[in-house]
Amino acid sequence: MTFTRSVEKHLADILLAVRPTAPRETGLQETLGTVLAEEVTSPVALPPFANSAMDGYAVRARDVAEVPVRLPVTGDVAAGEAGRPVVAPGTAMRIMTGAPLPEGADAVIPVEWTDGGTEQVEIGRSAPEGNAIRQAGEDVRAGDVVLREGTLIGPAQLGILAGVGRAHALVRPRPRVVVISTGAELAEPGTPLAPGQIWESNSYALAAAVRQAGGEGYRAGITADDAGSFLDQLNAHLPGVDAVITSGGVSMGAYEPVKEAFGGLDTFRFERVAMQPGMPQGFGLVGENQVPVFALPGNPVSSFVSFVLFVAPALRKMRGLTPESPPAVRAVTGVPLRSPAGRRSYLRAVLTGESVTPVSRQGSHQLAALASANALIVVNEDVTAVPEGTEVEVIPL
Ligand SMILES: Nc1nc2c(c(=O)[nH]1)N[C@H]1C(S)=C(S)[C@@H](COP(=O)(O)OP(=O)(O)OC[C@H]3O[C@@H](n4cnc5c(N)ncnc54)[C@H](O)[C@@H]3O)O[C@H]1N2
Ligand code: MOO
Repeated sequence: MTFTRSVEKHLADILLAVRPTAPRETGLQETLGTVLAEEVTSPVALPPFANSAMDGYAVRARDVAEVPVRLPVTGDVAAGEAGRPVVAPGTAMRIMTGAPLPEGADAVIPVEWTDGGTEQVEIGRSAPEGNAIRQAGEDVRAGDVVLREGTLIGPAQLGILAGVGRAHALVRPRPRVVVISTGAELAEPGTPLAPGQIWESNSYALAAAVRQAGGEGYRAGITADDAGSFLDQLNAHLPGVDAVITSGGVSMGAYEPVKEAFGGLDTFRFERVAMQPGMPQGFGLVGENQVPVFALPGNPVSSFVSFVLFVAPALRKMRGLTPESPPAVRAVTGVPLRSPAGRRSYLRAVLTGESVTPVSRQGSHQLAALASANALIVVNEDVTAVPEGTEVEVIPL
């Protein structure tokens, strides 16, 4: 069998063609999972003012040098206090965590070290200057960079955006990806199967994979096996998306709508990639906006593995991240492995700690077997047999 591309070459072609999404000013909550397209600095110091780290009493440290000592309590300072209260020598103020440190005070005595008095307080332990005080600028100085361009926004990064007062940030939005399934045999889950039909699963799995990979994945539904209906469906979605995934219609049959639709474009290529599953692949740029289209094979396991190897790294690049291949680990195979000559195998497998075992059903149509796996064992194209006990490369799913 002849192949027109290695896995690496096909991925390299794809990565060369896809571009990061254009930066957009985005509301804070929607930035989760996006990548910053600006450097974020803090307009103020954080904390902006010296404040108490504990509930207790603001004092002058020298007034509590000798203990036990009893001090008059001249008032309370709560968090949010806008005035500038003063702790006079020989007095104390009750203070809450986060409340601004009153003038004159240079230490906070935790309430646990006192009798908790409100008129007077008996303090049983002394404390050095600065005790339980959070100084202004201890976290961030005014003008400091808190997040660099290219940072992936997770919960903590979203938190510091809010913490420096941002209601918006300039980010690369999640790539919007529509998934179109072709096949006259496909029926919607939830509807009865007519003779010759199967329930459509690829677009569900692929749209979910897009969402898990940080994109906005959605289904266009099922298209019949003719190039005209497929192109109508595609053209309806092209203006609103950053990429398209199609499933099916790329091999050697009499009805291959995707191949037929794109076969004549010089911006589109169909390849026989030296891999198993997922050999027939198409990729190209389509339409006025040259939208990347991933034409994946229809077999459910093949389309899923194709997503992991080709679409996921491309989505990383589109999000503004480094487009690395799926991270791999090493594990020892519990059984001998076989692999077709010339094709790199991605065997569905169960990885448990340092050992890995392929699941028993390895057909490209055996989706239940894929669903029972948590990893892919990679067997290179120049290897046809791997003895039991050999260390192999494994891609956790
Ligand atoms: N003569 C040859 N036949 C085939 C070759 C080949 O080289 N020569 N390649 C085989 C390989 S490998 C694959 S993979 C498939 C790829 O076929 P297509 O991409 O054209 O996909 P279809 O023919 O439409 O479907 C294949 C298979 O998958 C099922 N399917 C398709 N879409 C869905 C879906 N959305 N949900 C669930 N199942 C789906 C479909 O019913 C078929 O059984 O071609 C081989 N043939
Ligand atoms: O290479 Mo096809 O992708 O499974 O069996």
